[in-house]
Amino acid sequence: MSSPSQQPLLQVEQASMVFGGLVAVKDLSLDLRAGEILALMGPNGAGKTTTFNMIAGALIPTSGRILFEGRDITRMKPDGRCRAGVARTFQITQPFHELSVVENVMVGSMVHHTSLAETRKEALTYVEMVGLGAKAEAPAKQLSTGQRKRLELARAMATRPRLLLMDEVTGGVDQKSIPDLVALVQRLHGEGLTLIIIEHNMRVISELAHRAIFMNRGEKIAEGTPAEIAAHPDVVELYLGEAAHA
Ligand SMILES: Nc1ncnc2c1ncn2[C@@H]1O[C@H](COP(=O)(O)OP(=O)(O)OP(=O)(O)O)[C@@H](O)[C@H]1O
Repeated sequence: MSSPSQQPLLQVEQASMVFGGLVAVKDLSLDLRAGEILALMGPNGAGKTTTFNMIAGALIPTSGRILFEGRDITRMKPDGRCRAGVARTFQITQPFHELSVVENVMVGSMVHHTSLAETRKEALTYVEMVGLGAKAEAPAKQLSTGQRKRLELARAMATRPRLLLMDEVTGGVDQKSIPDLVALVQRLHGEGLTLIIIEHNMRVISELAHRAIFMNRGEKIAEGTPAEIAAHPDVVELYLGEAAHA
């Protein structure tokens, strides 16, 4: 795992998101340094996806600020954030089923090209990067869950992000495919990517993340190394205990 720099890439300052009477995220602050991998953890409804939505621009926080490379992006639209270098993947993958794998990735690389041939050429490099080269011309609907997660990563990478928000890349994937996905994320990180991952698998978190934040009911209740988080009494009570009893 390469070391992160001290330079903050992302700063979330006292961000809150209120839906009607429900406080989904409350006064959340976090700093992310360039080169870091941060894990966001917490039980269902903790506010993890809402946090991603605020960072990626799908939601504008009710209060608080979001800075990317020191620039206030709190109210910037998702496409502006994408061009600025923020990309995301979704827990439930959403490919265009009838389009081929490479065509799906072209949707991402189009941001950077006017020529279709160039768009396709660059898209193919990301298809290869995620190990789907042999499936490049296959319709996305033919892919397995693990392959769809790879396609999702290729689509996001094609926008050339500096920050990738990755929602449960190992979720729903069979156990034996997880190590290869972890290795892929490590490779992308090795190429200079900064990541926030929503992840439940403690082993994956330990292998990937420099740091973890644990949320519950919209609030950050613990922050530290994966080992510190795994040993935190509130976390054990709320989460690991729950998983152990599942
Ligand atoms: N658009 C919305 N409108 C109303 N309530 C919402 C909306 N989005 C999320 N919520 C609520 O906000 C709270 C936090 O949800 P969020 O999806 O961020 O949690 P999460 O930690 O990602 O959970 P999960 O692990 O189940 O995905 C939940 O109570 C959820 O029902």
